[in-house]
Amino acid sequence: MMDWFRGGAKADESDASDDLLKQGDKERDAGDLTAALHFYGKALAVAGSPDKRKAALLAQSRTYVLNGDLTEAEEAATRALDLGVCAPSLVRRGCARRKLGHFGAAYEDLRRAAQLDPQNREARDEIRRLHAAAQRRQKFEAEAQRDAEAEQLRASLPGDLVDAVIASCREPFYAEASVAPGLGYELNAAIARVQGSVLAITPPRRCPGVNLSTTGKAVRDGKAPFYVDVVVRGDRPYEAGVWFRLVYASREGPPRIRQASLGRTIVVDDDADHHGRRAGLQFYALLASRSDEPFGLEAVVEGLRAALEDDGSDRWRHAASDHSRRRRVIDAYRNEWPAHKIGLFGDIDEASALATAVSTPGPFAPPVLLPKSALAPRLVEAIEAGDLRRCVEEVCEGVYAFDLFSAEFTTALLAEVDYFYASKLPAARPNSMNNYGIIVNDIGLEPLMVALQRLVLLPLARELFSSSDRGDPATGFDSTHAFVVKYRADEDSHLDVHTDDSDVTFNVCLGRDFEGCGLVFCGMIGAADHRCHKHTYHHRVGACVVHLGARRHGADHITSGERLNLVIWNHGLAWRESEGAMAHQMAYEKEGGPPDPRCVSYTHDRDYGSFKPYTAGIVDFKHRGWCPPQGAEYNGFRADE
Ligand SMILES: O=C(O)CCC(=O)C(=O)O
Ligand SMILES: [Fe+2]
Repeated sequence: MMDWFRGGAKADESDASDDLLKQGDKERDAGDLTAALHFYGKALAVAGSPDKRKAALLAQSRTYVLNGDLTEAEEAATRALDLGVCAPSLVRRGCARRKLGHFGAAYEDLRRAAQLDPQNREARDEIRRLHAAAQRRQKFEAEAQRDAEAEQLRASLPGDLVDAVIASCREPFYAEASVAPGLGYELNAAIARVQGSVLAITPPRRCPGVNLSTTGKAVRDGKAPFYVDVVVRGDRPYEAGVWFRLVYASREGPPRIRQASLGRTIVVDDDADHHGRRAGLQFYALLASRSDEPFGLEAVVEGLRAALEDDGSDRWRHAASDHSRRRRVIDAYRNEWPAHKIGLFGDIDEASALATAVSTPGPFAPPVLLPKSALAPRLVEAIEAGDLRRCVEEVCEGVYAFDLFSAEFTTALLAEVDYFYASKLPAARPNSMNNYGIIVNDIGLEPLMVALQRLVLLPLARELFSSSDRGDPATGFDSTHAFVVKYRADEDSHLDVHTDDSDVTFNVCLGRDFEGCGLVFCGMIGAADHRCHKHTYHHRVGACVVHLGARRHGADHITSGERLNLVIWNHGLAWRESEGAMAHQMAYEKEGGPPDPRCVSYTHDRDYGSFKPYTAGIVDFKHRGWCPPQGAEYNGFRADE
């Protein structure tokens, strides 16, 4: 039988190399790789044309891989490529490079192979193996890094304290714990002592929920440990403060520490989940090096301050680079674009805004950041009546809508966004599928979003997404990521269906006139019906739709006009780190039947082409999908050819 990689040799006259190749194949199939290589070498020596030489080289390359001689395998494939670039040669070299651990170079080869020959199954299989290997390596490296940091810690701390630190870094952030008697009193006393040195610090409060070790579920619990929120100021770019949350079950700690403000700092573990941002062992090591009682509240607050003060290291600058970029943009925007200082935002004093947002006692005492006049009258009424549910309408199972902002505030917010666009300052894009959106932290609106989350979004989410059998997705929110999305026929015209890296998503329409661009809702990630259509929601200016991030959704093509929405992602670590939240990501149920074409995704799905055409702008995504994972396909599933 002809091997797939001999295709090019067909046109040639047969010569002595053909027989030698066949003999080599026979030896290879019989398991004698040395003999196979011997015959392939001879075939190469007598091959009468470039194609025949290539066939011999590819046979060599493949056999070298089987033999574990990976450098030789790569070299043989490179020589084959020198005779002419083709998909099989790229696949052989990509395979050798993957096994050598050169993942970037392997990916380049395999991607080119798939582009040259989209039918090449081996290229696709290799890409899948490459992804899996890269993930394994990342995990292994992260473990090795943590072990090294733990060793470092052992040099300066007694063993039992090191074990406690490691546990506090690895256990769920809001893990249940027995709380020391009198802890609230002790924390209050420590808070009084550090008050003057920070922008804001809250009294100790019970964590809104805990992550139960018995069931792995996040649940609301009145007996939870205490948390303290603190906004710490540092050197530029941290002069407006960074918000941290400290969770204590005993006076001397170690506490669990989380950076609630977006962006990296030296405090955050380099491998931490982007929306988790927990302190890493290296920060606990810093604490241990500074004090004899390193984990008490005062020492931790001092340590946070020290971490945000420029220590002159490259590592500090590297960790701060994200904030520096944002700081430069906000400063330029505020100072060079006074026109944006319209009523609502002109009065916000940045130096105190985040502190105000974090520490104003709720619920529903709208601080200066979020005056009553910003909210829709029906929402205000519902808040005042203590019955939030009454202003919310159920759009379909698990999706709700309500009026969030007043008409004036919606107009002001849109004007703010327009001013920012007019400034032409660079904005970080909210995600890779979005070329025209802006992250609203970049225009200085983080404090407003924090206030909104505390005063409106969390209480509402708690009403709507009460306990499921997996736990409670709205146990508590402790960080937000908000951005504006923008659609126009000549810019981003739609958003492919996806799930959000958000626990609960609020999405409010700011304007303008538009047609089309409905928001398509499908099932929950991992469920048998995750690609079944549930509802298409039509946005209305000022109205907000709310859903779990784990629900598949996407925006239809816009047919005319322009649509701008403010999307607010809300994160709560109790839920995020619970087994309940992760369960659906690990095990997909088998799909009950073929998907609805409205719910297929060209960026995620392996069978998009069976339901919709890969048009010019999206054809590059073909064969890159992973969904549904193997084993979860409906009967009759066919991956794209
Ligand atoms: O355009 C919309 O309404 C949806 C936006 C969205 O889902 C997202 O940005 O994650
Ligand atoms: Fe989304």
